[in-house]
Amino acid sequence: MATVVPPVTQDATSSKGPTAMVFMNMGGPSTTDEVGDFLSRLFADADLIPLGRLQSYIGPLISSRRTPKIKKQYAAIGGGSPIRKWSEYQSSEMCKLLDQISPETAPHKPYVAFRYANPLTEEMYTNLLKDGFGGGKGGRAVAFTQYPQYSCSTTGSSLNELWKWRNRLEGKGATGLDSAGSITWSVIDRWPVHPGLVEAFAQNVETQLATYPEESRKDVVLLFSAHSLPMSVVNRGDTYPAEVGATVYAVMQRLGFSNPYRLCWQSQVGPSAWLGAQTSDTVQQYVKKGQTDLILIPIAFTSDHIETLFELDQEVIHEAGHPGVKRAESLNDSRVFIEALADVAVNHLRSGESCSRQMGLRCQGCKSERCLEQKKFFVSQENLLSVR
Ligand SMILES: C=CC1=C(C)c2cc3[nH]c(cc4nc(cc5[nH]c(cc1n2)c(C)c5CCC(=O)O)C(CCC(=O)O)=C4C)c(C)c3C=C
Ligand code: FES
Ligand SMILES: [Fe+2]
Repeated sequence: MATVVPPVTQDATSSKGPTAMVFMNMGGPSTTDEVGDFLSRLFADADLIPLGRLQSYIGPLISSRRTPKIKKQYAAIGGGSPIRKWSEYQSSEMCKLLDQISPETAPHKPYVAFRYANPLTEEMYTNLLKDGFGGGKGGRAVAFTQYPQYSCSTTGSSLNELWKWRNRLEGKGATGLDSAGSITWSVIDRWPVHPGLVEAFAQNVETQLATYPEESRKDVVLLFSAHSLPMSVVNRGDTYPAEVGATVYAVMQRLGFSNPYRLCWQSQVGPSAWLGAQTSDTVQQYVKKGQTDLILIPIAFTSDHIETLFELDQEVIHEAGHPGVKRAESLNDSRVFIEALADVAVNHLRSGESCSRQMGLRCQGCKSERCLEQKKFFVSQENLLSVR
């Protein structure tokens, strides 16, 4: 007698999926033709560059003046930013892993939402609704920031944008449903010292260290470099400088403090005061002091972008004019990094938290209604935390 093998089906009662995993980042122009739009969105963002009531006049002026110079930089790194390619790769690889290690929330569907380039938050949200999330049917989505260290100018701005589109596409006025059946959001808002992230950075540093002769290897200076912040943002109480410092310290701990190191800050724009010391000055000053073995380590971004491929490789390292000045590879397709992303995600999915405790506390100098309302929304998805 033939035995009948039942088909393998997912037990609907044991799975809380599908789960949308939304990678949030700033994005970059994929081609030089997109540079103008990218910069005009960037200079229109009052969470990044507050220009007051004149934002809609001054923003376009600055961005159009800046476009030719920045176009040349993107042309010099191959004609566009690789951020989209890496974000799509990292998010889909992470979701494949999550399906294995978290079957209870499977299937996991990857989405990318950029703040200033395609795919924009609006496009991502529309796709979510098209794919059957929300729209009266509910469903769960996780906003996973790809900035490991939180800043109100980066992750905060992406969350403000997500909250805005959520209200437009799923708010009371949009659906008439008073948010019943809309998407339940939770947020991974920071992960600066996750052991997998630290391991991925440390391995790339070790790979670069191994290229120096053994006898002088311990004297190579490790120069961690992060995108700087205007001092006005630092003094408002932004948590980014402390969180970047925490990542650096954790990587050094993992390396057993094998080398001397410093943290410096790159890519400042415009005439206002920014957090220093600047990366370019730091390299010049050390080279002048005779310290010509230096490894630059981009520590606040998880893939290559114009600031590694152009500013560090083609400006800072090129101008140093010494073969001992090198750069650690960005995380890009590092398997250890993909596994770290999956681990950050699974810890979040199992925690039942809507966001970290830090999200409920605004910067001491924050006067933004947008920040207040956005935080109230994400915190309220759990009904446990309050916003101050
Ligand atoms: C963690 C990373 C970043 C922080 C913090 C950050 C803050 C910040 N940036 C500006 C202004 C500009 N940033 C620009 C480009 C840019 N910024 C980051 C990352 C952070 N910015 C990246 C990765 C990129 C490049 C994207 C790519 O395509 O590779 C630009 C545009 C380029 C230019 O005109 O020079 C501007 C402008 C401010 C004001 C700010 C903090 C308030
Ligand atoms: S600026 Fe930091 S919470 Fe508003
Ligand atoms: Fe920036």
